[in-house]
Amino acid sequence: MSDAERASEARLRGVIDQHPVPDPGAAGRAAVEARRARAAVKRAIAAGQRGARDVAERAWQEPGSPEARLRVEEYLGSLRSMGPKRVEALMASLGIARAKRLGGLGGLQRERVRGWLDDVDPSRRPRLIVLAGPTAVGKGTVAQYVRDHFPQIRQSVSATTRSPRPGEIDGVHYAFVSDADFDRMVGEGEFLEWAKVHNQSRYGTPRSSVQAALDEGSSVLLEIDLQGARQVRESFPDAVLLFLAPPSWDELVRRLVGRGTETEDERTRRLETAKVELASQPEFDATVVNTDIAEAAREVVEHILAAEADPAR
Ligand SMILES: Nc1nc2c(ncn2[C@@H]2O[C@H](COP(=O)(O)OP(=O)(O)O)[C@@H](O)[C@H]2O)c(=O)[nH]1
Ligand SMILES: Nc1ncnc2c1ncn2[C@@H]1O[C@H](COP(=O)(O)OP(=O)(O)O)[C@@H](O)[C@H]1O
Repeated sequence: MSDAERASEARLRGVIDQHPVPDPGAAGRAAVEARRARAAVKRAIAAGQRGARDVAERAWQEPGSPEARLRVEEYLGSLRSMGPKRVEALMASLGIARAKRLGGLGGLQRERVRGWLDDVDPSRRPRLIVLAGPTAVGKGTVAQYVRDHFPQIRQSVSATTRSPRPGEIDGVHYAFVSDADFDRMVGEGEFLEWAKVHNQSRYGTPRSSVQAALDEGSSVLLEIDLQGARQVRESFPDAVLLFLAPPSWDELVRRLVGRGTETEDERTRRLETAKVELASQPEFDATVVNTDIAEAAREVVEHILAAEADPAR
């Protein structure tokens, strides 16, 4: 290679280094991933697993989310009974351009969309739902299934004075607080309800986050004990109380033992409470038998949807 050729090659390499070729695969993969996430949102709306209002509010809270990147046209088109003609007419009447994404709507357009949602479905209103039942019947398991598969139904994070179990995260499973903190929260009226459970630790539902979710139009599911359920009935007469029952007493005992989180003494105490709790079933609006987790969760959600659509209760 001559000097001139070497110099030319070095120059060329310099040019290449300054202009690295972008990895077309990475950009393409990200786009495919984003499209998949938007398609999943549309499918969830169409299947009734996510509410129209919840998707819009999420888009406006989280600008980078799949909800925010969803075109308004696609969003409206995934709602039941909204064909392309109706979508086009509605967008024109709301003053929204065809290419707009949900996250890109201005304040006025957001208010118009909210107003339209109120109009099309004025009878559907958010409800407070209580899921109670005896120890180890599977309340936590069913509530977790609902969280994973029906995210439009909110759940509140309770405060408790009990210590975290391995794997439990503060602020996710519970807000773990001291006795003094709990006393202060009770004193300041921060709880919608609270109770001492199994004669041991105190548990309470925070009033403010539940109210905020209801104000945003989402129903809220409370997984609480019988004493809490009774307090909710007193202060929210139109709350819906669901009782989760075991397929049999023997199966309840099996689940409690199988979970393996209690000592023998503690189990005996919980089973005593369980007898009292089982006897309270007639106080509830409906019973869901937890034989199969997914089936029980679906029944819980059906009760919630029916209650949202029933303005008379
Ligand atoms: N009243 C009331 N009970 C609660 C609350 N949070 C949880 N619980 C109940 O407290 C009980 C004990 O819960 P936990 O310590 O998680 O143990 P678990 O029995 O394994 O679910 C369960 O019956 C829950 O339903 C709350 O905010 N208020
Ligand atoms: N439908 C079900 N079939 C079999 N086991 C179940 C079912 N639901 C829950 N369980 C199991 O029963 C135990 C108690 O469930 P958990 O959700 O902790 O009850 P709770 O919150 O009512 O005290 C757990 O080990 C859980 O995995």
